Amino acid sequence: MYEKCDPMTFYHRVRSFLAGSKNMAAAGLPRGLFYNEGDGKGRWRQLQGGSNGQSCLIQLLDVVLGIEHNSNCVADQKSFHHEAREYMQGPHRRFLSHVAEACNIRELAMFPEDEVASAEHQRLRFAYLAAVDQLCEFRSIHIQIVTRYIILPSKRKLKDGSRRNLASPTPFGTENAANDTIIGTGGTRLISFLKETRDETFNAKKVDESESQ
Ligand code: HEM
Repeated sequence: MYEKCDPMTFYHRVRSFLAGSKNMAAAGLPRGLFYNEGDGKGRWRQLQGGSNGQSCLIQLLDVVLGIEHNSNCVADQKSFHHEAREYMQGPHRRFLSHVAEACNIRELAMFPEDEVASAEHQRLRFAYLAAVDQLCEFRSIHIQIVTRYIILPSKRKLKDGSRRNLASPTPFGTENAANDTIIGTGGTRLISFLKETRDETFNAKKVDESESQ
């Protein structure tokens, strides 16, 4: 990634092709895009842009490990991860629902039936915690990539003095905005969303009282 993909090239030349129409008021699309069906009929739609969050593979890891994600950009909207499933192929989406019903590794690993866990159970828990740690680590590295490929280039000018394209993540005229107002192509407040997603991953390692009863 770092060797072959220059952040300024990614940000200014590649990223605009990933832009969506959801939560894109800052880019001049307060209602999203109008899909014209002819004779003045049609409807406004707000759709996520491209994101690897729409990959069934990463969501599968969350589902298998019993990690729940509820974070999103706007209150009362579906969580990003649940909405992202609507952008997957039907069989992939159905596979995730099926695995969620069939598999409960977290419960098995974190809630021993006996007070004293067997050596076998301790090994299972250890392996489970290590897997969750790896997913946290993946998400921390991803935040570093996003900082390098979006946050930093969004603050630097091109040689012609411009800084904007359709996928520019801050409102026009506010290029120096705080990082937590920057919007991703998937429509999230990207840094706070990604940190929350990492925290939700970490939380799978904790058992609160309501769960242990
Ligand atoms: C230049 C490289 C990348 C950039 C700039 C980037 C940027 C982003 C952003 C901004 C989001 C938040 C959603 C939104 O768009 O609003 C996101 C989500 C996500 N990205 Fe990336 N990403 C990159 C590479 C990758 C790679 C290589 C992977 C996987 C191998 C990945 C996996 C994910 C996942 C799984 C999510 C959903 C949040 C989560 O579940 O942690 N991304 N990405």
